[in-house]
Amino acid sequence: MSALTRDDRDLLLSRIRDVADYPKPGVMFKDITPLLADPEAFSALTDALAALCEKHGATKVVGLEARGFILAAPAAVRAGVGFIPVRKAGKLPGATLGQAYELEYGTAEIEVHAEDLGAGDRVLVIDDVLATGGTAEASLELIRRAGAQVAGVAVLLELGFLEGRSRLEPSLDGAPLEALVTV
Ligand SMILES: O=P(O)(O)OC[C@H]1O[C@H](OP(=O)(O)OP(=O)(O)O)[C@H](O)[C@@H]1O
Ligand SMILES: Nc1ncnc2[nH]cnc12
Repeated sequence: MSALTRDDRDLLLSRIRDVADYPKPGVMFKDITPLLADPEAFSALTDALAALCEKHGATKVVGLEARGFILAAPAAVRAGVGFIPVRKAGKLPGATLGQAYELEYGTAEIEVHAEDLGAGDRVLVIDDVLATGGTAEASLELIRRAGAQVAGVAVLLELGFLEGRSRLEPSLDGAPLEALVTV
């Protein structure tokens, strides 16, 4: 497991495709499917995320549905820690904690199984994109309400112009926000 080299970062960036006006006019959608289809890039990404788990002493990884699952699950396995899914409302069968939030292009609600997180857990949240920061902010609220500690947030791509970092700052409460690539 290792951090990203400059070449790795360039590789990741080159595998993220811009799709204009999706899912609505004015949005530049960042499509990670070309990256997922490239085993070299996906492996470098998984290594880098697993290294962040170790760096920040995470004992669990939370992945945010749906694209966050794809990145978080292999990183958790590689780091040797548990993977906890935070799902869109109505998908988890057990007793849940829920949190509503706003997206760049709509509103949503996420949930986690209450029994999956608790005191003693140190949680790294992993997602593909940080846009407005609403999803990550809601996930931090859930983690704290479950009684767990936030180790940090790690994203593949930060959309700097949407200023999600400043929105997230108060909820981070000193925990790190790690973006592998920022545009
Ligand atoms: O910083 P924010 O403004 O909250 O936006 C970022 C979130 O938006 C996307 O998820 P989306 O809800 O579109 O779901 P998906 O992963 O299921 O496609 C993305 O995967 C992040 O989770
Ligand atoms: N512009 C964007 N591209 C990809 N995922 C997103 N999630 C929120 N905004 C996004």
